[in-house]
Amino acid sequence: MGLTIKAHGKINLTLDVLSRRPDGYHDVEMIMQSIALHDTLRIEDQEEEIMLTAAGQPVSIDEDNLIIKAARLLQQQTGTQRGAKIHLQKEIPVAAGLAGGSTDAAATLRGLNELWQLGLSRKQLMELGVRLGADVPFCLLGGTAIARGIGEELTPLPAAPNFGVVLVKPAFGVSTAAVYRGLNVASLRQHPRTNSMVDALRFGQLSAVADELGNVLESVTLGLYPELQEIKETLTEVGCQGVLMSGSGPTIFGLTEDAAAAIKLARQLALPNCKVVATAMV
Ligand SMILES: C[C@](O)(CO)[C@H](O)COP(=O)(O)OP(=O)(O)OC[C@H]1O[C@@H](n2ccc(N)nc2=O)[C@H](O)[C@@H]1O
Ligand SMILES: Nc1ncnc2c1ncn2[C@@H]1O[C@H](COP(=O)(O)OP(=O)(O)OP(=O)(O)O)[C@@H](O)[C@H]1O
Repeated sequence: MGLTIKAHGKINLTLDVLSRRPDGYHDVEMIMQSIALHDTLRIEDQEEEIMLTAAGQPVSIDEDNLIIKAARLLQQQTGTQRGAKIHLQKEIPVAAGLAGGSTDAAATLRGLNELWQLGLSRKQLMELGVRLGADVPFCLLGGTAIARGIGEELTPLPAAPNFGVVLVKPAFGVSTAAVYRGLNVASLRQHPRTNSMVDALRFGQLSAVADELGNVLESVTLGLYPELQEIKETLTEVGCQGVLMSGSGPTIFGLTEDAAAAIKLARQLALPNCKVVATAMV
């Protein structure tokens, strides 16, 4: 018996950091948005052992892969004797700010809960998921949502318009931990307006959504990699309406009216050493 599951990536339409917590994590307030770009997991039931293979974008398939960590966590927590053979088709760029690892972890929790007939609720899966990564609970929920706490306190929002999204991922990846470490919360002068973005999404006008985009981690990652500013300018020049870094970066995204416009604009981009993907909000 087996299952095939889509694991969608995300972008952050807003990302605000409120304070540093004693454990080193940060309290955030952000609007998360699923995108059509996804990895695919094929999961087959077997006795005890967890096995992982992968194709597509290169990614480690060792014990540090979040798919294996998620499966082992579920085994430990439920005491099941079941195992799984998992194949990952990796399409989401790695260490990109698109929650690639978190979404694979979320898909593994969902898939194995079903395949092993564990009967855990989504809330229970989210409580386990946050132990694997702050973005995992959102990846279990999907759609559009406000995330608070370290990212695990979620308020779902009405479905947002299916704006097109052009993603530009430079050849390098960034460490999320290093970006948060590089942020001086007290020195932040501007914060994204979460409520205004919620209104803009409800109103559904791209120009209003574009005006409210904001990510306080941009200053850190753009400071480390000034070439990201050039990518932002290029995306604006070809006609993307709103342009922002996703998560801790380095992926820059630009919004368009729809997926067809994103495909058209992506074709015009001549950005050496970058991966360009046209997708959409879902
Ligand atoms: C940047 C975002 O992707 C925006 O959605 C998330 O805030 C990060 O989510 P993530 O990669 O799933 O985060 P984790 O894997 O849990 O954490 C990686 C590292 O980022 C830092 N981190 C993460 C989330 C958070 N609210 N505060 C933090 O300071 C911590 O140093 C942590 O060690
Ligand atoms: N299944 C996986 N897919 C991608 N990366 C994984 C996976 N499992 C573990 N990793 C590791 O996680 C690290 C972060 O990669 P990931 O693609 O999740 O970053 P990200 O998109 O920046 O995440 P986020 O947006 O949640 O901060 C990488 O160093 C990668 O090796």
